[in-house]
Amino acid sequence: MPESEQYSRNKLMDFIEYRPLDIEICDVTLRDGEQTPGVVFTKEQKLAMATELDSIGVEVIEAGFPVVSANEKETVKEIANQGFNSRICCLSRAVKGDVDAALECDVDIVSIFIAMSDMHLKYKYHRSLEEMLGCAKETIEYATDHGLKVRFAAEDASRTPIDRLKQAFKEVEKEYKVQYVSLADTIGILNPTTTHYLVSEIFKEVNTSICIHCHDDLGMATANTLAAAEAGAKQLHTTVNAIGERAGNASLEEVMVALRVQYGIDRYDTTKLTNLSKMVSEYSGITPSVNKAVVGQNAFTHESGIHVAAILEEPRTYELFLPEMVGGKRNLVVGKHTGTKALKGIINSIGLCLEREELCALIEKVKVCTEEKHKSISRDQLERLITQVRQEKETTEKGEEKFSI
Ligand SMILES: CC(=O)SCCNC(=O)CCNC(=O)[C@H](O)C(C)(C)COP(=O)(O)OP(=O)(O)OC[C@H]1O[C@@H](n2cnc3c(N)ncnc32)[C@H](O)[C@@H]1OP(=O)(O)O
Ligand SMILES: O=C(O)CCC(=O)C(=O)O
Repeated sequence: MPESEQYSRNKLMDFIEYRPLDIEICDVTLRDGEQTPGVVFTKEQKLAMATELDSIGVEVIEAGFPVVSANEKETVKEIANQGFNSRICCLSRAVKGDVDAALECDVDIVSIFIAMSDMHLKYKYHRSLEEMLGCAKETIEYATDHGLKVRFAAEDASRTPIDRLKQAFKEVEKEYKVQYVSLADTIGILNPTTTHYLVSEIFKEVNTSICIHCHDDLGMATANTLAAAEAGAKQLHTTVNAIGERAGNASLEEVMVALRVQYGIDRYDTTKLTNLSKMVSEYSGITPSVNKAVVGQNAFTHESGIHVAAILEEPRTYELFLPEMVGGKRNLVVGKHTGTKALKGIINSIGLCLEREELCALIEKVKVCTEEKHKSISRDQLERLITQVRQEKETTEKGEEKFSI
């Protein structure tokens, strides 16, 4: 099937003014994703996930925070030495020891972060803005002098005065060669409008590529990430299954599919997303909710009669994109909301055929059964109900014959 027929393009985008997207993805599953309480990935698991991310075409993989442990450092180093097309990045505080750990790992990029919000300066660092910015500059200089590419990340940027961010970014880009400046919505306070405003303001004054790192505390991380891209952000941070601190991060699968459907960016191999999601569920012990976009169990599951009847003719009537596009599978369920056309289609698909009258009797039974049991019907139950309908039909027919003799 031609690629353009795998999804419905959002044609309303043609009426919207936005900056043409010039983006790359930095997936942070191995770092922020692992900060999900209770999650610990093994080296082998991180290598397997990085291999998948690389094969999907993710441009940057944030492999970890080397100073966290000896094993973490070893893992980041091993990932950095795999020869992936993806560039490998790691996290570092504004502390020389953290940069030394990054240097030992052979990463391409080190992300040096400080928070500059009053909240973090007062309660976390107990230090002034000048002191923290001084530490950041010293650390950036140390990293660049040692040949590392640098991302200067503003943690809690969404609660930092914009003028303070502009000033800090401008000073840093004037004094050192940094590859990126990063805006983190650390506590997930932004919405798409304010994200767009924040990124646009920084974009106007700063020449360095901008990264956006969104958290999902208000369920807006994906939307905010896309709003940032429309405002000029280059690097979009994501995690698989949206795992990460608290409510998690912007979801890789949502951002990637939205990039295709809304903006026509189709260079990523989205067919691997479902497998990657399963891998991350297994390794993290966290299964996405059934109604999670793209990879949830219900993302391509349909029960309602009107929907299924149309889907049997053309799936795009009720699917924004086909399951094949993300390596998923369609699932048609028989339940309380099933209609005759749907039931006939489902029964035919399992190689059975019922007459109209039998179908009507079956649908009655399906409705009674699902309302009694408060759940849909399994394949075995359906076959049992079909047998019952047939037996009842035979009995009636025999009765009618007797009566007529
Ligand atoms: C928004 C984010 O996601 S930030 C990343 C969060 N990730 C993690 O915390 C990873 C797991 N953390 C750890 O394993 C540990 O906390 C470590 C190894 C990083 C540090 O451990 P410790 O040395 O025991 O320090 P501890 O965690 O108690 O405190 C953090 C210290 O780092 C300092 N710090 C925090 N962020 C920064 C920063 N960006 N730049 C410089 N110093 C920082 C704090 O002020 C504090 O300093 P203090 O000890 O002088 O008070
Ligand atoms: O901006 C970044 O690159 C990282 C910061 C981060 O993880 C956060 O603030 O949540």
